[in-house]
Amino acid sequence: MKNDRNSVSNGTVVKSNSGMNGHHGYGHPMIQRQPSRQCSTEMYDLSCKVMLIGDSGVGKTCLLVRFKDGTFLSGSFISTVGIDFRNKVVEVDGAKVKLQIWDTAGQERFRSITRAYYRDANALLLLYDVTNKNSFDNIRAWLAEINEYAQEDVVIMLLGNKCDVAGERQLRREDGERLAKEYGVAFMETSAKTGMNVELAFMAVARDLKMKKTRKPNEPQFNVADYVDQEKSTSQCCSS
Ligand SMILES: Nc1nc2c(ncn2[C@@H]2O[C@H](COP(=O)(O)OP(=O)(O)OP(=O)(O)O)[C@@H](O)[C@H]2O)c(=O)[nH]1
Repeated sequence: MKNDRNSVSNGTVVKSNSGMNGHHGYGHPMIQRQPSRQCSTEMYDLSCKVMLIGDSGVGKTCLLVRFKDGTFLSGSFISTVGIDFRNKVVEVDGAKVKLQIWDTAGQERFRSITRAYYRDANALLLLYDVTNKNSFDNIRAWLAEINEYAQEDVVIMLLGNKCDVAGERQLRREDGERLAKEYGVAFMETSAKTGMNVELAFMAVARDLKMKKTRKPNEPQFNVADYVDQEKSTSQCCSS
């Protein structure tokens, strides 16, 4: 929920606290097999919870809106208050996967609220802003938080957002790649403004979940970092 501006809560425009403290009836949205369940008007086979985290202003809400609605939230920046979510059902190899995407407030004062949600997350998209070195320097602290509060097998993806802003870039793509390699997590640069790699980030998470659920014992494990490396776009927008 954004303070003082139309929020994106669950596809409706709200200005209330409806997104706070899990009052949407999604108490423990762990991975579940849910044949023939319905999400709004869409049926789905699997459900997973994806959290967007990172410093205030890195573009978490914009990334979510880009993925969900295919649009870019421009205009003055107003920080998210607390936590909010939206659902999107995507198809992976014929299976319908419901992504329940939680958009968290990056501001320090909301950390205790967002921390409480880590343990239920199946995937964490950790964002920094390529035009803001401070947001990149704080990634180690975010990873320490993840280590402390999230599930051991949580899928982590590091995203260097705002890669469309060539002139004000403070970080090269290699900086993100190096850090991601150090921590053994998937990495790509994204732009909520142009849509660059946004769909891929969420689809990689959906694929990982689906593979975990359907993998036979003798089949190799799906590696989300390798998958992202093969699939990601490194076109002009994201060159450093
Ligand atoms: N150029 C550019 N601007 C972006 C991009 N993503 C977000 N922005 C801008 O960055 C500002 C912050 O975006 P938000 O999505 O509200 O940031 P947030 O991470 O949700 O911030 P908090 O709610 O405070 O945690 C807004 O002015 C956006 O228009 C992007 O990919 N490119």
